[in-house]
Amino acid sequence: MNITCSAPGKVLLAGGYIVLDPQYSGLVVGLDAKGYATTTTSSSRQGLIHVNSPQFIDAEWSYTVDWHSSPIQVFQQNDKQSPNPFVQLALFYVLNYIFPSGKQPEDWRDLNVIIQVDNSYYHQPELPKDLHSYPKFNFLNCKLHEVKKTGLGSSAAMITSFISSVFLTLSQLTGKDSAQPQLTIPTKTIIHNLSQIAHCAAQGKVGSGFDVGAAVWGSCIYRRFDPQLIQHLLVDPTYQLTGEHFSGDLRQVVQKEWSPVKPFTLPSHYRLLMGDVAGGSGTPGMVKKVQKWQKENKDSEKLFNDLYSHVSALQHLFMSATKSSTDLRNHFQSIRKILQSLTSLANVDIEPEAQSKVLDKLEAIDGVVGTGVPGAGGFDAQFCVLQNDKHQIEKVIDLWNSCGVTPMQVGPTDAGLSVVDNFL
Ligand SMILES: Nc1ncnc2c1ncn2[C@@H]1O[C@H](COP(=O)(O)OP(=O)(O)O)[C@@H](O)[C@H]1O
Ligand SMILES: C[C@@](O)(CCOP(=O)(O)OP(=O)(O)O)CC(=O)O
Repeated sequence: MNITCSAPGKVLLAGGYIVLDPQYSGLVVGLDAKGYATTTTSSSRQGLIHVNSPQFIDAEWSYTVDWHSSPIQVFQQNDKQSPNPFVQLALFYVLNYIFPSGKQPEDWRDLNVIIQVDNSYYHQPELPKDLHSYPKFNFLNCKLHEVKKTGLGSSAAMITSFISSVFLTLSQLTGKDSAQPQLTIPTKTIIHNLSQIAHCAAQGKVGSGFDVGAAVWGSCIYRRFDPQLIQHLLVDPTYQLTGEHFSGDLRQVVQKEWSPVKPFTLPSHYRLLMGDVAGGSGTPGMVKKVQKWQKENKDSEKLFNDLYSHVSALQHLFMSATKSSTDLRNHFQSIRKILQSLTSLANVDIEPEAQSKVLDKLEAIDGVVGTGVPGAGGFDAQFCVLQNDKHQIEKVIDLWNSCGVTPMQVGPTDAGLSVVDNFL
């Protein structure tokens, strides 16, 4: 038996920083660059799980499950292999959720999981002369920590598709789900919640979680869940946790609906283009500086409320039947202005001048309704929303090419987490 699940990448078009506060929401677009995980059961029953990410050198991890401890622990077998806390914690949470009794079930089978992600997540090496295109999952000829990312949310897409394919496989193995594997809304909610907890524990921080939100629900209006909900469940990646009540507590929290998202669709007469700036930015450092400024400055509340008034107006306009491009343009421009002020007030490069110069030129192109630096901003990327018109799209691409911004091969998707049939 094998089950493959896929999860999309993300871009936070509007709502960076404010989305960390559950009183505000952000406009998140799911991207068709996906992470895939395929779980296969083997005939052995030793409590072993082998995980492999074949696009990288030395990216194989073997784990043993210790059924005797409470909660169940997952140990990496080979100390020489560098740990992958994201994978190890994903296994820890999903096993403790599915097997609260902590006993190796009768019908247990050892698992093999293969992780693969679409090429747009990483800067690709130059195409060899004898090839016209990259293989679907290009081998990157480097170690995982050496790869240059494009900022589409690889860890969230990876952890969500991984948890989903292991979850569905174990549910079938143990007879909890005997039919074809299906991602119903309640199942997706459980997988979403497990993925948020595992992702936060692995990152060692609680971000807004919009990337995991997009990985499960696709494009959406995202509101952060109450971080207090999961605080007691976050465990140290290397030590994990002991405590007899852990699995019960985990199940209780994971089965709740935390903060429902609203589905979002980019209307088909608009097109979203993404440009890669290849500079790189450190989101956690930028968030810390903005939060410090926020705490020290009373005016910050007004700025955040102002920002949200435009973010929420955009959300409503996109979803209303009578959207006007002029109104959309005005709100996108106001968001840029506010982020430019935040850049200088908090002294954080959210919309750096070099980015502003290109964005101003983009805005001057006919048919462009909105531009900006997505998410935390900085030097990672640019987005451009415009009328879905071939000539206008060409103008944007030409401008980016002339400014050293690489147009990315990604587009929006409403579909979130999915089971992929006939993948292998
Ligand atoms: N393709 C992958 N295969 C296996 N593990 C991965 C993969 N992508 C991400 N990870 C795990 O997630 C961690 C963080 O990934 P990274 O791409 O840096 O995160 P982010 O999406 O937050 O930028 C990696 O160090 C690794 O442990
Ligand atoms: C600042 C933020 O609101 C948005 C950051 O968005 P990015 O898309 O920049 O995120 P990374 O992929 O982690 O770099 C922080 C958050 O919401 O967690």
